Amino acid sequence: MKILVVGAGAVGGYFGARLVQAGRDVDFLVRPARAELLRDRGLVLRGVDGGVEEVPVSAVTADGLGAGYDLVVLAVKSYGFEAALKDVAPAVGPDTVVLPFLNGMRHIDALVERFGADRVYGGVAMVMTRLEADGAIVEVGRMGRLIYGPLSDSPVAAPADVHAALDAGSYSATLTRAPLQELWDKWVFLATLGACTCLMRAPIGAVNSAPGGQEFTSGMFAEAIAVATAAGYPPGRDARDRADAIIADTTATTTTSMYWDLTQGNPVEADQIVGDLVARGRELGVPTPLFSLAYTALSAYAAGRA
Ligand SMILES: NC(=O)C1=CN([C@@H]2O[C@H](COP(=O)(O)OP(=O)(O)OC[C@H]3O[C@@H](n4cnc5c(N)ncnc54)[C@H](OP(=O)(O)O)[C@@H]3O)[C@@H](O)[C@H]2O)C=CC1
Ligand SMILES: CC(C)(CO)C(=O)C(=O)O
Repeated sequence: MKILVVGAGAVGGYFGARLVQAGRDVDFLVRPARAELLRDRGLVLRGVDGGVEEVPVSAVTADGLGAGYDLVVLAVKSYGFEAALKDVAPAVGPDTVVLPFLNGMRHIDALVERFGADRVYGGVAMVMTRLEADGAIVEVGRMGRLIYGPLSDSPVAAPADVHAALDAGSYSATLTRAPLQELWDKWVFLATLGACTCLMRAPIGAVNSAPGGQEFTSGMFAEAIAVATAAGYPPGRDARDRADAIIADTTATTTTSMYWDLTQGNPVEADQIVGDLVARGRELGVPTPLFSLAYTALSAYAAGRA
């Protein structure tokens, strides 16, 4: 399978490099500044144990992008999604699978509308990586997992073939029949963790050990779970156990990519990760006062940087 990874950042760069190392045929669609860095040094990965890897990669920019890809992996931030969709258009043929790894859900509707459900897979990435100012991708915690599956019963490419391409051996790769449930489970988890840590400006263990902290985290999970349930995707036992474990943890230094962006002064994915949950709650008649507060805070931050 010929693979195009769109965005060589924390997620696309990390998993894309692993695919290259496993011998897959991978190009990266990047913007000019990133292309120059990649041509100079390749993808630079700094591991959680301090080890550095330089992985030579093939980088293309939008003006030189052609057809012929079997699988397009989207790994851009939500605020870059619309532009990336335009840039990637020449690479998506009638039999090309489009697999996004963005957090949240809104991009799924946009992809189905643009390409039709048969070409779209749902994808969840679990990884703790950050794109640093020097272009290196730094692993800040051990967690490498991809979960993906077709959205329709008649996908343009056999799930087994997509799985064979993505199962690079160096991270956990799971083919699922229920990608939308996986996306909702991840959203409940990530939106809660992201909103709690961003609003409180602290890792989740510090939030939970502050006065009223566990009640706050628990209240946020309850809101997210209520929205997911009303939307028809109630979290299963594993997802609920994971939520309970997070609420109980008073020592974890875990944060999220949104917290990283906030504390670095970068744009944040507030609309996609938090605002969309509030909007869906409103449509479904589920009150989300804590998420609404977080959304106001994150929107004020975004307005302050504009
Ligand atoms: N980081 C993490 O730990 C995790 C993140 N996620 C989710 O994955 C998604 C991607 O996040 P992440 O990898 O962290 O983001 P990053 O900002 O690290 O990387 C995104 C990359 O996309 C590139 N990009 C944006 N637009 C285009 C375009 N039109 N063409 C080519 N490249 C483009 C950016 O390029 P440039 O360098 O030129 O700006 C950047 O390098 C988000 O939705 C995030 O929530 C999911 C799981 C974990
Ligand atoms: C779940 C987590 C924290 C790592 O995959 C994440 O998705 C993020 O930081 O955006």
